[in-house]
Amino acid sequence: MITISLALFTLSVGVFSYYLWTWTYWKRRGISGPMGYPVFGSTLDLFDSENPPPAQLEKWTKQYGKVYGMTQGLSKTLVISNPALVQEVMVNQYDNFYGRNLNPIQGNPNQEKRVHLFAAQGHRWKRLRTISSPTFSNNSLRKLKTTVEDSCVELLRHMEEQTSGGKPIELLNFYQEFTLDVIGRIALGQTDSQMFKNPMLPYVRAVFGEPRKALFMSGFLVPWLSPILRKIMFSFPSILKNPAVHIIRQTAEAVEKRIAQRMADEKVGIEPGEPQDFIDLFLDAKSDDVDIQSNEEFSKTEKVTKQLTTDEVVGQCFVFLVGGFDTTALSLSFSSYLLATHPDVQKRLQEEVDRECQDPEITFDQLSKLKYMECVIKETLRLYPLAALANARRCMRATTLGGLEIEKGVDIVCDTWTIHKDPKIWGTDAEDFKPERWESGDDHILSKGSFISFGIGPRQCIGMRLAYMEEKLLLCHILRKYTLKTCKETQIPMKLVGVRTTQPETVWMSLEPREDN
Ligand code: HEM
Repeated sequence: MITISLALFTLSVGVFSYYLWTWTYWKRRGISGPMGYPVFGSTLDLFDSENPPPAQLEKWTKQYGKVYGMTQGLSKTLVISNPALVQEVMVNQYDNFYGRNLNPIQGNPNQEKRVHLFAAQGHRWKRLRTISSPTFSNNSLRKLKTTVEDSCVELLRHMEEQTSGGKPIELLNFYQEFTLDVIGRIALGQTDSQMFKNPMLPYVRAVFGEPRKALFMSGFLVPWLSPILRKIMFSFPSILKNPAVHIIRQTAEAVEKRIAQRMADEKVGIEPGEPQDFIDLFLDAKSDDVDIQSNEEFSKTEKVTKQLTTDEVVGQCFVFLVGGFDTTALSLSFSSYLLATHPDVQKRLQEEVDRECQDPEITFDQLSKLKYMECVIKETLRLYPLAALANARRCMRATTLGGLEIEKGVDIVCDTWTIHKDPKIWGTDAEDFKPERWESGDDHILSKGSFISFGIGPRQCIGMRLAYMEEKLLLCHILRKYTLKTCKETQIPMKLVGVRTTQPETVWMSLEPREDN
């Protein structure tokens, strides 16, 4: 008995010392930063939806400077807000920082069967990115435009109905209906619009809405428990409720249904037609191309075919659904708020839209003529880089960064908010909404690493051009018909909330029909 007690005591002291050793990691290296609490580090400060984590990082940057360290349980993070270092991590030293700073509860990216593009790393990522890239090419987007525009027209119909008699509407809600409709149709085989009756909506909303603190914190604090918790999550979803599990199941059903349909067609000799959506594109991505890669993570040289497994098809459709839903709806919401509170900008944008898009249907080529619209979207994303936390990497091979030694396993997080409002980069009016600052088309004179709303480097957002297309099309349709006006329900300034992405709590708006159109 005494021996067991002694062993347990020694083990506890050992474990606690290990946590303390990690907690003091940055201090021991002479790098300042928030200490938080022993064992927890700064974890508790970064899971508060009322104080979005990017805002907290920005506050710490003001306190500790442009490079500081923090811990979250057993994870060690360096926070940077110097564009040159961002460029170094995300581009120049990509080979040393090719992984993301995943929470262990998200699974092991080298072992998960359904690993997706956002989580994958090394040659698994390269293969998925190579296969997925054509899906977002100009050619492919040109084909998708008709579906996106159909959802725009459908949304306008709902807007007209629900604003009758001058009633204000909550725009974030409308935009989420829109982006889910688009992504459901282009990624998940949904055949017609499901707007305002889509059963998937509460689940995708919950993926970003609820912080699910305990689950995610456990990943930092007791990472070795994560594989067990994941097993429980997938095998008994009613015990550890995770909306992502429901979405993955629905996605898997859609993919399996399509595979069965295609096999049945093949049996009776029906020739495959044009791909209907991403599921078809991924299933068709069978090619004889074979990549031979060697990677230190996968000790031997491996032969990798370009064909995706069914699980991988499910993983990619899932990530496009989740990645494409929230981000674009938020960006549209922030743009609408800024347009309504800057009537001169809105007027100028309406003039451009009226000039360039006169026919009822807007063509793909017309979209590229909307230069001022592009400035408005970029400027919105500069002030509200809603997916700021995605700008992060994990060090996969020890290296140095700005003279600091970085060990394998250390995470690097960019403080996007500070960079995007740095007067040294943007001038003394950095806090102001001024789309004109993008007009000279000289983004390239900005120092590299200074505008990172979609990230930079090989892992830059793959959906960026789709997001631009969706936003341009929808804003065009709305602004031709309405002028966005604030109303008494509009929160000015917006209250920002959220843990994974940063969102306005509400965006109430009046849609005033345009008399001139
Ligand atoms: C305004 C809209 C969007 C914003 C602001 C945004 C932002 C971002 C950011 C910051 C990253 C990390 C980039 C990096 O690490 O360098 C990212 C990655 C990613 N985004 Fe987006 N995104 C948007 C729309 C979309 C859409 C529409 C999709 C898909 C349909 C999408 C899918 C992805 C994927 C799959 C990745 C991971 C790419 C990789 O690691 O190779 N995003 N996004």
